Amino acid sequence: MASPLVRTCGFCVVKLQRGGWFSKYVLISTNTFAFTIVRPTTVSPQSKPTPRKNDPKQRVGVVGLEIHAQIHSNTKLFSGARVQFSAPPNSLVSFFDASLPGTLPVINRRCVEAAVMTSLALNCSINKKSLFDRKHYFYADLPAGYQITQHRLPIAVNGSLSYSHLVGQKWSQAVVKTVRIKQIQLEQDSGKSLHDDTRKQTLIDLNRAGVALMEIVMEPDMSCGEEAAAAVRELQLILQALGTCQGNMAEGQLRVDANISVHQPGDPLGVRTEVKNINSARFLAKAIDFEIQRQIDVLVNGGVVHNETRTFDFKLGQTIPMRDKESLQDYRFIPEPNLPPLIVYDNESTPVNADPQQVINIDLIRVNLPELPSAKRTRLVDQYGILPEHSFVLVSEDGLTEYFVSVLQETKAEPKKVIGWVIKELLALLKQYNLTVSQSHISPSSLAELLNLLEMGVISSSAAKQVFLLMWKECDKSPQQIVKEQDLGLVQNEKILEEICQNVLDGHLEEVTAIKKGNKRVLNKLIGLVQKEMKGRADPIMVKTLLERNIS
Ligand SMILES: Nc1ncnc2c1ncn2[C@@H]1O[C@H](COP(=O)(O)OP(=O)(O)OP(=O)(O)O)[C@@H](O)[C@H]1O
Ligand SMILES: [Mg+2]
Ligand SMILES: [Mg+2]
Repeated sequence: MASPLVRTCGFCVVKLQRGGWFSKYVLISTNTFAFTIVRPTTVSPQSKPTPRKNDPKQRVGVVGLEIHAQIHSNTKLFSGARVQFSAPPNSLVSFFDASLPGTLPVINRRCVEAAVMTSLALNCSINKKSLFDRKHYFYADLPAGYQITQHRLPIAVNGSLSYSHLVGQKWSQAVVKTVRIKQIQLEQDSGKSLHDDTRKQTLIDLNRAGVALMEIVMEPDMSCGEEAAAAVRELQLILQALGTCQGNMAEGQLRVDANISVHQPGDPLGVRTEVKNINSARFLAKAIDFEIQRQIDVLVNGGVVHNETRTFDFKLGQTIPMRDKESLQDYRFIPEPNLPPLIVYDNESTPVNADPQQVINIDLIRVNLPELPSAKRTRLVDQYGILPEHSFVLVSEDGLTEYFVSVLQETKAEPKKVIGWVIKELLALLKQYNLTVSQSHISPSSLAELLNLLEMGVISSSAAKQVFLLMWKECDKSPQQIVKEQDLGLVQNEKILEEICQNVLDGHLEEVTAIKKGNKRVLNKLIGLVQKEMKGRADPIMVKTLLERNIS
């Protein structure tokens, strides 16, 4: 629905209650598409002092993540308004999203299914009965003054997420770690505040208000930025495989709040700070590592860590204080009176005459879960004999596994050879031109055809690389056509090759002596020189035989 509501919903001046929970913003006026707000500064309350520890070297970081994943759905959680990124401001706002009196929430079945599916993929127990609560904030981008969330009884609890974490540079040093998931709750997203610092105004866009979120709350099981980034990347792949969230962090579909503290192992956990709304895995790792070090430095210098909300300034590479953290009771949680308990069923509990369109069956969702990234990697390694690290690359790039399998179906080349071409040659070009797999200039069939020419000995491997680059540039030409036009076919003419080999040997007497003394590796250099002369087209086996024969 277009924005007439926003135009007519005339918020009036709200009186300040000093020191109360309403004192964050003062609403002073509205205009057609935007509410104008002045932001008073707030004063941080002091947290309890943290006891000073003697040995700073022993302090370690503790990290717990809260992840907000936007559910991939056509419409919002409780209204029929459409969900679309970067639509004109306030063009996707229903009466309910603007919180007009008399409007009521109606839960979106697709969003509940997505939450159940995600919870099952993350090994959670599903609560067959869950509840909705109002969590009160006073922010301009939350017109109702509260968010509908699941505070008392969330839809799922007690799950886990396993991810691989590289300890050193090598894949052989990768370790599998598991982080516990405390709960998953369904909740509404807020609108967006757009700050105009020159005019000291904040403009409000309610398109995002009411979009469905899954808040995935992890236990504080991680200890550094790289671990947290690896866990988020794995979660992103799981959500994308399920189709429950598109997981584009840059577009805010996956937003991470990092809770960070430091302590000495064995001691109780330290006071946490919360770095809000980080929208890239790289910045998440940087923000966490910065914050751990900052807290250690504070404690070493005799200071105290305050329980505060911070933000990551990626330009400075630092976390900076944002606003003080409200304590739990300040949210004034109350049960949402306009929504009944959310009930989901399993095979046993589904009522006999229930209309399948009216009930959500957990068991049915479980049997239809797609293959998850970890299972896919194991299958790729087992089925095609590729290296585990290659399976990670295949699964991490959207559509790359399917591309690889399509090439295999049309070529005689071994999977181990094909994977090299897909990962080294194709992926390098995709990255260079900033393209996705589906935008590749070379189709799986064309690559298969090229690899068949290589297998049949029609071209050498270095000529194949030249053909590959030409295929990328001239997408309409087949590999065979390019080989013919550019005369890149394998040269096996003994007379021509013999002459070039002899010229190379005559010009490299030192190398010849070294080979005669037993240094066989120098032969590769001479083979390379012949190939250079031949533009990579010479039959490598013939070149090797001819060089060896002429040396001895
Ligand atoms: N001492 C600690 N150090 C690091 N992380 C912690 C610590 N204690 C709790 N956490 C993490 O903080 C997060 C708390 O999230 P939770 O949603 O329960 O509450 P909240 O942050 O108070 O509320 P909100 O949803 O409003 O942000 C969890 O991810 C948990 O793992
Ligand atoms: Mg939370
Ligand atoms: Mg939090």
